[in-house]
Amino acid sequence: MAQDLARRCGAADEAFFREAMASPAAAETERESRRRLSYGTAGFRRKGSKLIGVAFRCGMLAAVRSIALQGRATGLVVTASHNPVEDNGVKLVDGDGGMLHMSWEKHAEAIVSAQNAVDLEQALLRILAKEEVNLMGGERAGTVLLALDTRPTGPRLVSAAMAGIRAAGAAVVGSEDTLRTTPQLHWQVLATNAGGPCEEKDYYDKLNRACSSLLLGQDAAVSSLVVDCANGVGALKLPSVLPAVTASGTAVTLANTGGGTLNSLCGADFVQKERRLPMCVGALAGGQLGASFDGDADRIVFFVGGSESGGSDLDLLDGDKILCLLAGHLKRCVEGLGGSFGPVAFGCIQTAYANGSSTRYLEQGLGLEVVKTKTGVKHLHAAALAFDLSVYFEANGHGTMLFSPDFLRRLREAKGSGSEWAGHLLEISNVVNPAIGDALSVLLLVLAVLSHEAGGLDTWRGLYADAPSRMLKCVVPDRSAIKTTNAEQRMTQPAALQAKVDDLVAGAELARAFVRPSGTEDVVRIYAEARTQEQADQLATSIEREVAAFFS
Ligand SMILES: CC(=O)N[C@H]1[C@@H](OP(=O)(O)O)O[C@H](CO)[C@@H](O)[C@@H]1O
Ligand SMILES: [Mg+2]
Repeated sequence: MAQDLARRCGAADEAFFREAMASPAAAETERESRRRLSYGTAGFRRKGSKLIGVAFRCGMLAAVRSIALQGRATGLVVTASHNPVEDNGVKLVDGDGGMLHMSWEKHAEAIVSAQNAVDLEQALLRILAKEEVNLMGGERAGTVLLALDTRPTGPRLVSAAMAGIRAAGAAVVGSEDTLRTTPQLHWQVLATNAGGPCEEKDYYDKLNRACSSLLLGQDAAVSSLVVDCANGVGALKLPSVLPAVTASGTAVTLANTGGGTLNSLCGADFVQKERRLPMCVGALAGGQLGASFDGDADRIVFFVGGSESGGSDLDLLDGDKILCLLAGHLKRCVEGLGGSFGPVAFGCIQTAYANGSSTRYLEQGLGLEVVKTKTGVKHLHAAALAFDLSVYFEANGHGTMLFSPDFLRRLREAKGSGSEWAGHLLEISNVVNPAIGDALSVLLLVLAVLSHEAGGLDTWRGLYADAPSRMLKCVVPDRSAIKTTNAEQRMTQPAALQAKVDDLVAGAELARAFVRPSGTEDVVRIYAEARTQEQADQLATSIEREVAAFFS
């Protein structure tokens, strides 16, 4: 019964906080700071040492979500992705392997901010009632899969999450040692609920099998590749998906495999935002391809360094360029299927941060449909589900492809009738992580697609020239004062600030700019594009001044 579940959780909560907090004063500070936490773009994030209570309560909620899904597994991952090593985070994975359903984010906030055991019991009862969770006749067992990245605060947070999951009566799969990339956990939740092979080894087998089939008989598109693993969990997992790549003739070297500090002067976020080569990759030979993961290996960007990078430190092949490469290849595959296959709804999904040149290339160069969503893969993924076939990427390298179940069925039929294109697309779908963006999967996809595309790396680099852009961040007293609309490209509040931005944009050539509150950091982000780098820089800086002045 709901009352029993809530009461049991309340009792466990009281015991947990009594033990976990060193003193009543520490407990009070912790409680107060949890009050203001929001679920954000990708879960709860803050200093790892301040997340114990959050991890415990999130464990409880992941269990309740699994119970509400009638026992389908959910997931909980302890990571702060690209953020500094002292940060950490707790993110929940829903029963379909995707991000926690948005309607449950408020529940997560209610559970985490409950001030004491009585509040927690009431919050739980409200959730169980609202979601019409039927516990009559005994609770349905729940299951929660756990994972963590390599942050030092991870194991303690996982222990706390385990206590929360067990308090709510669900089973735990995983432990303080279950180091996984974030996308591996998403995939494992999806695979567990699909009832098929779902172990870590099965993930590698699936990727390796499909990748080797795609590369069979192809000339390797690049002879050598350096992968910057951001000193994160990707370094531990990458070797398991490399057999097919190395067999095809690409030599892969791993850099930043854990000897240095996580995400410090390396990793996908650093490379994409700073446009600089990551640490330990400085000696890239001219024209050689590099790739960077972020700390939990759900993002990847590529780059070419050395003298061939066009005078700058590096030529960046970011999420937008990856999207354009993959979309172009998929378009050719769909054309290859021929008219008899029937119509295929094919869409590309981007956010406002997508470089304007990439959107123009997709729409005008390839003639594809582009949908813009709010920042955060949960929004891109949701939009992608509307198509038979879709590719979504954030500029920072987070993305994947989706094949609808019906499209996959049609492809299998066509393959049965001898269509090689259908067979090829099915192999691509097997390298894809259908749950979420995945650096390991995208690395294999890009290498496989490059080997099938005429011109390989050089043609990819030349698809379009990025419009000059600049991203800045600005600390303000209360970023929630900013409200946005139209895929976050305009502020509805404060209207006066949007008017200033409009004036500044009107004063620059070929310009575009927007301001939005970050969902993962206590900052406001400013993005500007213009005809020249100088103008983009100037525009971003002028907007930053206006934002700072507005809040001062
Ligand atoms: C501009 C930018 O890169 N924003 C990132 C960042 O979100 P913010 O809400 O901008 O802090 O972290 C998210 C989670 O990793 C990622 O999805 C998103 O793309
Ligand atoms: Mg990440």
